[in-house]
Amino acid sequence: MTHDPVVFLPGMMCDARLFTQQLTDLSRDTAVTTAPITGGDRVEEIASSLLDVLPRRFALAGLSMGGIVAMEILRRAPDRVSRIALMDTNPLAETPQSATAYEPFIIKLRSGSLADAVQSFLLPDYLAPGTGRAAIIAHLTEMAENIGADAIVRQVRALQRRRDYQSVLRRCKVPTLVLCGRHDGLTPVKRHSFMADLIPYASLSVIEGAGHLPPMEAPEATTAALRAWLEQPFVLQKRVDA
Ligand SMILES: O=C(O)CCC(=O)CC(=O)O
Repeated sequence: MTHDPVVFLPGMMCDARLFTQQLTDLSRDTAVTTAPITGGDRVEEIASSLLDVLPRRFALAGLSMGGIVAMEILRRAPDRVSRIALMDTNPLAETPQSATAYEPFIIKLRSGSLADAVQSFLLPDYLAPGTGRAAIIAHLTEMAENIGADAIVRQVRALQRRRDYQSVLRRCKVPTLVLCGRHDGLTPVKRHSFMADLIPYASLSVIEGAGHLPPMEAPEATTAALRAWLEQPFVLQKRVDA
C-alpha cells in the first residue's frame, strides 16, 4: 500500500460525500482526504489553489471534473503526484459546440431551483439503470445544494475553458488507474479505453452496475479497484485490463 496520502477530488456539483464509502474503507490503513474544486473559474486556477495547500507528495484520485483538475495538477506538478486515478472523466478540450451546450444549464442554475437544474443535467444515461437511481439523485441534489448555484456556475465556466490533456497523459509515468462505470453515458467507456491507451502503463477498470458516479453506485467495486491501484508497485508493469 502507498505511504503517500490519497487526495480525492469530487466532480462538479459534488462534495466529499461522493467518496463516503472509499474514505471510510481506505482510512483504516491510509491517510485520505478530499479537496474542493470550487477555487476558481478556470481549471488552472483551481489546480493552483489546491497545490498551495496539498501535501508535498500525494496519490491523486479525481472523478469527472475532479479528474480534469487532477490532470491539470499532474501537468503543473508532476513531481508531487506519486500515482493518479482518473475516474469517469474526459481529457479533451471543449469544442465551441459542446461549451455552448452548457448555457441552458447555467440559465437554470441562475433562475430556477437547484433540484430542477440538477435534473436537467442528468440525461437518462447519466446513471446505471436500477432501483438505486432515485437515492443517488437525492444525494447529488443535497451535494449540489451544499456547493451552491454560484460555485457551480463557476465550475461550468472552468469546464467550458478547459484545455486538452492528451499530451499530459502521454507523459504520465506514475501508476495510473483509469476507471469508468459501464453505463456512463456522459463520459463513456470508449473514452476511457482511449485514455488508457494514451498512458503507457495504465490499467483500465470498468465498473459493472454503475454510470457516471461509480463511487456511489457501486462503492465496493470502486474501492476494490482503488485498493489494487494503491498496492500497485511503482515499477511499471504491462497493462492489464479488468
Ligand atoms: O462533459 C464532460 O466532458 C465532463 C463533465 C464534467 O466534468 C461534469 C462532472 O464533473 O460531472
